[in-house]
Amino acid sequence: MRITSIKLLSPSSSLRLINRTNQFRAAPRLWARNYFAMVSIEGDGAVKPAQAAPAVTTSNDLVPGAKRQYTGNAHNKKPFKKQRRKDKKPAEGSHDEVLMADIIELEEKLAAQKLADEDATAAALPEQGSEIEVDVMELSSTGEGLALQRGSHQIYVVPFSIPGDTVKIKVYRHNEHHSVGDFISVIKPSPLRDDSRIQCKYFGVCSGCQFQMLDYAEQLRRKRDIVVKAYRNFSQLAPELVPEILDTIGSPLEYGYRTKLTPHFDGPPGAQRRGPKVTHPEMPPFGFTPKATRKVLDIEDCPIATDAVRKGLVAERARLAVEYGTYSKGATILLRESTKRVPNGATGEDARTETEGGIIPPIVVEADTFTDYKTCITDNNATSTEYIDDFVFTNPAGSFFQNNNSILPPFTEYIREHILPPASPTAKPIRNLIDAYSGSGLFTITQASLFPGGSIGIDIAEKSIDYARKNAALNGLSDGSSNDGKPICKFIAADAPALFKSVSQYDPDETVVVLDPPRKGCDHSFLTQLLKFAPRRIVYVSCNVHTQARDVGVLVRGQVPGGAKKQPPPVDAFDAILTPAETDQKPVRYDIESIRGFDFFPQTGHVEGVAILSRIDV
Ligand SMILES: C[S@@+](CC[C@H](N)C(=O)[O-])C[C@H]1O[C@@H](n2cnc3c(N)ncnc32)[C@H](O)[C@@H]1O
Repeated sequence: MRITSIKLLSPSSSLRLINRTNQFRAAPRLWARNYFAMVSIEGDGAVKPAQAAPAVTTSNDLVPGAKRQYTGNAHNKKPFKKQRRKDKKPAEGSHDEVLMADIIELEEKLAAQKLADEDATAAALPEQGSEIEVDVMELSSTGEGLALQRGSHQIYVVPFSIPGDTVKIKVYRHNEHHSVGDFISVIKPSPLRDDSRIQCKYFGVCSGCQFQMLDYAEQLRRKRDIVVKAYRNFSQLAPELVPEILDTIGSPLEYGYRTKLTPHFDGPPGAQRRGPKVTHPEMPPFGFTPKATRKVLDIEDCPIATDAVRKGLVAERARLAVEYGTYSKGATILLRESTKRVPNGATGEDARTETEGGIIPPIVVEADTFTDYKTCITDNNATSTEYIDDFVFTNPAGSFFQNNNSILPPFTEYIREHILPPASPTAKPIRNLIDAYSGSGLFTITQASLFPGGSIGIDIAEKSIDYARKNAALNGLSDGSSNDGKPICKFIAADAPALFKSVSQYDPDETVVVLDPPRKGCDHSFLTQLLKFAPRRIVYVSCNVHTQARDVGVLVRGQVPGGAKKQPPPVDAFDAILTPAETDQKPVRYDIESIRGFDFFPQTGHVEGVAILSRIDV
């Protein structure tokens, strides 16, 4: 039995979950969906199964009394439940997990309203492929609309729609807990929608952007909401432990900002791995995977990309139009902007840039003291160069570097302003920086001048670390081998947890750690060692605010869930305090000083999060 409704029996009731072995424990809502039967506890502490509230259905085979039935079509009379896709347990921080959390929140809201709308669950679900009208209620943290068909409580996930829209959709799939529809058209626009803002002819089909119909200030407000929800749904912290989320800082460029695109094309039709070699009979679609199908959408232009990258796309299309017959497999093409900066008045080698870029003339950007020549690289192993204020960064063109150069000056300035704790007459001064997941040294290098004791970066990608060392030298920093008075930056190519073997000389009271892990966040081994090292301050940067919220929750509680063996984490700070720490060390916990988003990806549903944490010294 799985009951998907919650009813509070009295104002003093608390919600708790019970697992299959009847072991009583508190757990977050997402666990409730996947693993537990939900029960409620009356004020006297007696555990009883929750009364199922008929209006809160997400699956009509689960809730007694639910009336929803498959109406079917002439060819298929299977009961509807057999047509639902079973929800798999989504990966932590994945699109599906984030979406599910929002769906559950909306279900709970609808449950609260159900008394006013008793008939709503009786409606039959429409058959797949049918076209229906839905009203969009919310924007999910994945950038999709969450909508309802009038008279039903079934939630539809609809891309390219915003709250207040009534849209026509084609029902694509019914999942266990929600349905998915393809966007067809807007029937009644939301007051927030203005389609004249849309600058891309592929908007509504391409999966790259979700927000082009929204005013930019509204996009930033929505991104703040995403951060708020991330900490509410994934940090597992009591609300009073999370400060008010600050406003999202916008990107100086709202279009024309992406310095990297990777369009692709599929292999020739009929090509088999071990079969005879076949090639494309005509130029294949070359672009991105659209929202609704797996077939590549042919893309001629992408207005969120920089001018140099847009030119690169045109040039690669022209090349492919000639060379498509030579490809027997699909391929992804790199388009990466690279900048050559020539000081004004330079002569000789430095001035010869205008002819570089071969047949494609570079994009020329003139400033007071220099001119930038921007070209597009397509070779993964070539070196790309970009500037952040006066810092210069080189990278293997195919390796990670932030994709929106326009926001990097205000972003790195913000980090500089917040990386040190407020001055204190009693605390030791901060001297050292550890940059975990450093890539080619973005933070190590732009922050090095604040750390007289030295900075150390670590990244698993050896190539990025090679370039980080070169970048340190290019920016006038020392690798520590000579005592030349410059700030010292060292780099290690290794898995992040190995870092802690190399920093024994750093006094944690004098050290700040910057973390900028990949989307999946930090692993348990890293977080355990970080808590053991206990730096005075942590600056956590992430392109996935959901895994960031999860990891920040761990640092605030001072406890990594389950140690080596993964177990559900405690629900709130009080549980954490009551549960003994796993190490003999004095428990270390952090306070969240601030959290805010930066809009690295305008027009999309993505937001970069920056959380500043300070160690609680007791
Ligand atoms: C989001 S990028 C940040 C890079 C850098 N901070 C920047 O802004 O340019 C994440 C980085 O983590 C690195 N990485 C991924 N897994 C890692 C691991 N287990 N240990 C160390 N670095 C890792 C990747 O190579 C990548 O450079």
